Amino acid sequence: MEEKVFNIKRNEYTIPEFFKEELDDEQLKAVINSKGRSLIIAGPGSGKTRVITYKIAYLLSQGIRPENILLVTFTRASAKEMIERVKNVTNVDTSSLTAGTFHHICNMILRRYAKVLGYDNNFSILDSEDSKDLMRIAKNEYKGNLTKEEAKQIPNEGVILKIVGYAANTLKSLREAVLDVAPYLIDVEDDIEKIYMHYIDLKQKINAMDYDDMLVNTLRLLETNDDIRNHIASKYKWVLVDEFQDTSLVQLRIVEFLSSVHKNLIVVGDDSQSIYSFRGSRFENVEDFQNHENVKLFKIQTNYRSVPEIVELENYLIPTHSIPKKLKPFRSSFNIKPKIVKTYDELEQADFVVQLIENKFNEGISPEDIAILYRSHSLSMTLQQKLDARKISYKLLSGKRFIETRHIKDIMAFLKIVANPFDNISWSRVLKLFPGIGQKTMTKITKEFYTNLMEYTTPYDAFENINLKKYPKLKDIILYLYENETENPQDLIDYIYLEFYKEYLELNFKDAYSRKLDIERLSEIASRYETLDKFLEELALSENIEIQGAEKDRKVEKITLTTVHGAKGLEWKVVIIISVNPGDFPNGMALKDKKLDEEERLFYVAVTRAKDELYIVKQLTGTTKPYYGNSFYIKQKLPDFTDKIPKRLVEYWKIGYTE
Ligand SMILES: Nc1ncnc2c1ncn2[C@@H]1O[C@H](COP(=O)(O)OP(=O)(O)OP(=O)(O)O)[C@@H](O)[C@H]1O
Repeated sequence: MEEKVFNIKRNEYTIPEFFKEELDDEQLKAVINSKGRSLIIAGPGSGKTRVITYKIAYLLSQGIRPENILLVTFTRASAKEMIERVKNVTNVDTSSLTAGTFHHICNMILRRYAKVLGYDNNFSILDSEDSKDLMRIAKNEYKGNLTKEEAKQIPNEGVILKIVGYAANTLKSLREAVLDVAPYLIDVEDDIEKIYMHYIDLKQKINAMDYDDMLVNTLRLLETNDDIRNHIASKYKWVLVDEFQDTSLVQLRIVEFLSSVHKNLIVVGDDSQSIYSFRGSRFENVEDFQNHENVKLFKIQTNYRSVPEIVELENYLIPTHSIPKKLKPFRSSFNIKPKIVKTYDELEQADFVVQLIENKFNEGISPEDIAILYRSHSLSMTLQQKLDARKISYKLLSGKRFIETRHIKDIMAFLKIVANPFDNISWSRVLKLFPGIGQKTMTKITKEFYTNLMEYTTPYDAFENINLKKYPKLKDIILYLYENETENPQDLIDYIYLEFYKEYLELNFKDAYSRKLDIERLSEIASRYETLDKFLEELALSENIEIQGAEKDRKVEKITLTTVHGAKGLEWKVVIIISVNPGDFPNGMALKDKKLDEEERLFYVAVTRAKDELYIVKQLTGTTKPYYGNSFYIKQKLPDFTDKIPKRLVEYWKIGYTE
């Protein structure tokens, strides 16, 4: 391949000529002039990925070495994609560049320095299901000390996790978090705090961190250890952050520390697309970042994604509290206006959408180019039934993560007790798979095992010395695993599956076949890792997009159904947004909590996913005009997003009723 960008050896630090062909003026300025503390505000479809890619290419062209660059992205897939693109553009080996999500970067730091914080470096990572299990244990043990009446007031583990996760990410006190997330629980705040303390204890006992701990602990490490912070930060001459609008306060502080020596912190994002406040993302990060002294601001506003008719409409939907921007369309017109479609009720809405999709298929549009977006999952149920009835295949983007499905978690639990014999949650999962073992026996076995562990040097010996005459299979399997713990993870999975789990699946699951395929897929993924620790670590930090379950019919082309949150960063030729009714979208609960801003941003994200055709579908009988027993009702007049759209920009369709 020709030497594309520059000649480092000859010390020629000029702007590569072809940059000017690949980037528009605003993009080029951002790429070349961003330094120090810089904020690049990128409108939807304006080429954020391209700007980051070329920024890195530019830095390399200026003699910066890949290992001195840190790139933080929202998903690992996008980190990989960007690094690959940089490599293609520059022809430079980018393997020493650090790139990944916040959790990956924190994991990398913590594996080296966890001891400083009182953990072993081989700590395990609790995924969200594990955290739930552990929080349930903490909650139930605490509830044991309460009266029946008191116990009734305690929320479930999911709610508690939501509150403490929010507190961790926003660096707020638990009290503030309760007030923000679930003010109705303020009377039991004290109990929540005690349960949380107990949860922290349980985690430490098993040497584990949950996802929030990884962030908070990294911050603590950097904040309280000057030497370590300086050592890490001196490596990163440039720190780049993508999707900055969805970072939390903890994350902002982490990248500020990581760039504290060389002070080059370039953040890219769109304040109008900040949609994760419920898990601690802080819209205000953009504003705070901008208010800092000597910050450089860049705007990139040409939209390469959508036809001019859609871009024009987007300009009217820019959320109220946004940095001022005006999107300019790049593409030429098809002369098709976006549609606002009024239907009578949910059933007629579903009929309309199915008909529309069939028409699009007839026009030759591929299913992969069509998406249906909605504010929350429940709004898609009727439509799913209709699609099933018409045999239209669809994929749901926001389902359970592959690694959180029951069968995958079962297999992983075996591996986790090999990697960390103190992992109580995984022990309970494993033991309960064996016939005849209930809560009592399980506690007895683990208790004995832990006592033995004090006495014997290896987990193998500790397990060997438990009396398990009644459960010979269990004994064989666990002993085999401890004996072969250094084998590669694939061999261990295959062993567990063939010796035990295959039969378990056949006996217990109607859909054993597709679950078996998933386990084969897990085994295939495991073959890429040499050690068990590395495999477990990578899997806990992986995202849904990277690991798809092994569906039988993966080859069938499908339309996409997703919540707007799941559609972040994606695009389709035809986008249909359903149930844009006051109370549904914008969501009534969010409005009650005075979160109209975020609803506006969500709607903006939804609309800006469309490349060629956009349909905004509403019902006469939405949530606020209850139908079929839907009882949610708010007295105030709720805002209707379609009111913001000038009539001349859209075509109105009325389906199935007359006013
Ligand atoms: N200078 C350019 N010339 C031509 N096409 C471009 C240019 N910059 C970006 N594009 C194209 O525009 C499209 C949108 O870019 P990208 O997906 O990076 O958008 P984005 O800024 O991440 O959008 P969003 O925030 O809405 O998800 C891509 O197909 C990209 O190749």
